[in-house]
Amino acid sequence: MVIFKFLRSKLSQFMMKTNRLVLLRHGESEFNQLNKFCGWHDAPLSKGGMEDARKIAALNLLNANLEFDKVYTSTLCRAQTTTDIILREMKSSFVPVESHWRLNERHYGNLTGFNKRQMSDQYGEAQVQNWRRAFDSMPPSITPQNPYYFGIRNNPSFSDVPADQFPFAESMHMCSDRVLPVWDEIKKDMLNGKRVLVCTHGTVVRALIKHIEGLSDEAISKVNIPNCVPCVYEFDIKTGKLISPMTYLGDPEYIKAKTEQVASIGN
Ligand SMILES: O=C(O)[C@H](O)COP(=O)(O)O
Repeated sequence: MVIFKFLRSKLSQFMMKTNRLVLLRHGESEFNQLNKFCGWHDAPLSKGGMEDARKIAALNLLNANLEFDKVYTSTLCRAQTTTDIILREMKSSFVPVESHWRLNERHYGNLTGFNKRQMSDQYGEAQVQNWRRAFDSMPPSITPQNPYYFGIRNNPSFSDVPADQFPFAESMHMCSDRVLPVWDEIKKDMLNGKRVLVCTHGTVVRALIKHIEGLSDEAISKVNIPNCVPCVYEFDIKTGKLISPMTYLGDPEYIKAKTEQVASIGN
């Protein structure tokens, strides 16, 4: 079965003129559920997040007849567990998975661990939405007094991060810049005919969308990515150009409701 899938994938790589790329935000994490800023804190998936990885992400990928030759993910467990669940559901656990710290969520600095509603009661909605969505907005840097400071500094999953690049806070701009070297690898694989899934985080998916579509800083501030909804792009293999706009896989009503939930500050 595995050999058959391998040969079929090699044959289709050889014949293909266009290739699709799938971007995905991980399932709901325990911090998403509690409406807390998460960033580089390594929060696991909630029970609902695990279920959504099966019943929303994997199911929609299977219904669209998508298969993968390679998965890129981050070094955070919420993205890695989502990847594992999806590949298992798709009977594709043999697919190679490459994890990279550059695909980690944007570091939310000293907002990490705080409830988004409580922060907006304290600082005002406009400030919190500015921290969340303005391209160059920097949250305050994390300090050792933050309860998550040492857990983040000492997380062995970040051992590949060069000491001088380990962030204390990131704007979306900084996050986008550090994602781009991995985007070059992803794009190369995809234009060589590999069917790639990128299972990562809200800000990283937005950074990739901004880059792929050439969106302005203003336009990307209005883009919100629901958990576990696959975003599909199609590229011309010869020119490397995008040939169709991004499409979401899944029920449009569900996607609309979840997108609005992500955009709002929540309860
Ligand atoms: O790190 C987080 O808190 C979330 O993954 C992204 O949160 P945001 O939608 O507030 O940017």
